[in-house]
Amino acid sequence: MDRSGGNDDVQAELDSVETELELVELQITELLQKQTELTSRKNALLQRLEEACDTAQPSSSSSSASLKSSRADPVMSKQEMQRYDGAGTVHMWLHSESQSVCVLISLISSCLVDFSWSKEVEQQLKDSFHLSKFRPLQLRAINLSLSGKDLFLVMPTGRGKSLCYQLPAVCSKGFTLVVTPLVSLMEDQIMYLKSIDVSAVMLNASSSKEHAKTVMAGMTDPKTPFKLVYVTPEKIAKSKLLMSRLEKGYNANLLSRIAVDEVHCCSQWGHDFRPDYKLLGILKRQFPKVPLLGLTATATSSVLKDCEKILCVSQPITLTSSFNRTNLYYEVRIKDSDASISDVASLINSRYKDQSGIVYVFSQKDAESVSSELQKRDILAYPYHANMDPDDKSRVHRKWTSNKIRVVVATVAFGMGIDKPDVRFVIHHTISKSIENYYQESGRAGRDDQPADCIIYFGFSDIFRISTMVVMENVGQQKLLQMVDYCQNIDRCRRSLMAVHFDEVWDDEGCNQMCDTCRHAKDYTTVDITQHARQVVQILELAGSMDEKLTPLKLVEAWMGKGPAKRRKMIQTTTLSRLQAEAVIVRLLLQGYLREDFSFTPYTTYFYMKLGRKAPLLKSQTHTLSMKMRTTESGSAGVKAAKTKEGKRSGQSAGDAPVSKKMKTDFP
Ligand SMILES: Nc1ncnc2c1ncn2[C@@H]1O[C@H](COP(=O)(O)OP(=O)(O)OP(=O)(O)O)[C@@H](O)[C@H]1O
Repeated sequence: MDRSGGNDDVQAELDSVETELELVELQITELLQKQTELTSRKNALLQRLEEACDTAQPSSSSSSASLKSSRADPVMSKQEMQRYDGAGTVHMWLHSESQSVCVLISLISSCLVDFSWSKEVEQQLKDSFHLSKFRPLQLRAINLSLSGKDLFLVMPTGRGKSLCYQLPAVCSKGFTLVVTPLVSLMEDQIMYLKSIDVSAVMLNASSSKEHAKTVMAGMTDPKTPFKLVYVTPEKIAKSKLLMSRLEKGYNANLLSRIAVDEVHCCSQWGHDFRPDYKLLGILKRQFPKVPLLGLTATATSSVLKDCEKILCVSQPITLTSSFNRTNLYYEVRIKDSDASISDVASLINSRYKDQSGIVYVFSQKDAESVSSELQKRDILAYPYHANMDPDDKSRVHRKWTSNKIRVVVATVAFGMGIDKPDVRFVIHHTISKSIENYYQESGRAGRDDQPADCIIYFGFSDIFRISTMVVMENVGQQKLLQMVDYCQNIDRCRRSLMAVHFDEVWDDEGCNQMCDTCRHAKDYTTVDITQHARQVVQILELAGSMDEKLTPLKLVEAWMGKGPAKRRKMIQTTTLSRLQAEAVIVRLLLQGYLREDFSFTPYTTYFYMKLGRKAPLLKSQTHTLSMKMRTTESGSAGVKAAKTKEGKRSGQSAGDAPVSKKMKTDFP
């Protein structure tokens, strides 16, 4: 008997069984993923039903459609919470609703509490802040904070978070300590408070000794000469003198409140982690009786949980208003590196003629080159990035604020604290590195509640430029791929993709056709890309067998029939256009059929494409893969280059040139 031949057969069968088992395991993983998605959708729908039942009953909470609280509060029931909407809510209703709701209002007012401070709060709102009414959630947050509760407030950019600690500060004895990440933010706030006669001071690394001494003395003065003290987290971490003064102020009952602005900076899982924020737990440990208010525009529930631990607050109340800014129109355009500048320029010169806006770019070099390209096309555009002289930066900011400059071409250095109301467009020349970043940057548009556009140019090669930059960051890749998914996904409303990201229960109707996917739903068709995917996998398998690594650019080119003739003979080239081929590759990357592989040299980081863990699934003849694509004018399926009247494309891609480590990007 030929034993070795028999063993070979057994080995071959074992290999085949193992391959099949691997496929089954992958299918199980896919099904489990699907189960998780469906369960979360089911929970969202159940919550909507519950909310619908709640609103069918008399309720004292604000009826604003944009106000949703998706996080269950661990310590307070809904009814209890509504007590904090206070007298101001009734005031608001009386203004906005007709007489016919009077009966409802009297029902509501019976369960509202008039707090001992309510009159003063109303008075100060008008007299000091010159505002006529509260925006959604503001009064609730103010009442909760004045009741001594610890609070996290998640509210979209520009909706008025600052008032939620500034007004309580004015209505309380002593002073409020405000921790802010940037000196420029402090300066803006202090300038504003000065203009309305609210006394506020700041302490940071560049404060003079004299000034610091006066501020610290004021902290223990029973007549407290200021209502707000702004400090950087570094100051808390490094100045023992400050801590000792705060302690004295605390013992004299003068430290009335602690506000931590941009609270997401505490968490490494947030999009803007700052190491000094990690040390802020000392505040609650040393001053446990002082209510803390953490404010942010962008934090997922897991980031907030992390912040809770870092800041040593136990079970804070979380108030979340909807992330949804109804006046913003979201659009994604496919970027063609050659045509994109012309496209942006014609947009600004036509749709946004004489209007104010921001163009966000990837690097300092891009800020210079894009602004000079726009200037060549008669647009008053100036660059702004971290490497500029501080005086130049504030000149650009000032001129833009007073409409002497129409467009700022900026890196992310132009972000926090930008509070120009009439920004009509925020164009991203390059995608952001995460959805949180994008939300925050695009949120600079339309702060006056008037319509504004947020347009992002999505380029294949940009993915890999950013990828090599965030490779060192915790979850950097994961966040970038979520951003890429936001750009490529035309299955779902752009707002719903953001909502999922921010753990919000979302109803697609809420978009009101204010995104390109909802507006152009009929222009998309679902395409089977299984065969295309198999061709890509075949190319990578072949490259692997030849010990060759393929960058995304090389992969696209090989698939399109470029490269060595020998390889061309061994693979199936594609009939897809370049943009279609790129779209398929991005899809395969997002879905795990492909994965990224990095290689470091002293000067550059290279990004290569490898087979992902799902690639073996394509061996099965029953496995299929599809994606939604825009239909071309001819009606055939494909990615219609997001060509607009404003620009034409050449079908070229910038490729995946490695990113030099010296590239200055201003990414935090
Ligand atoms: N109740 C209100 N009525 C009208 N305007 C308001 C009200 N509350 C705040 N504002 C205005 O809204 C603008 C934005 O407020 P603020 O700077 O507090 O926003 P924010 O939520 O902190 O935004 P960001 O996250 O960008 O810092 C300010 O000009 C402020 O005066």
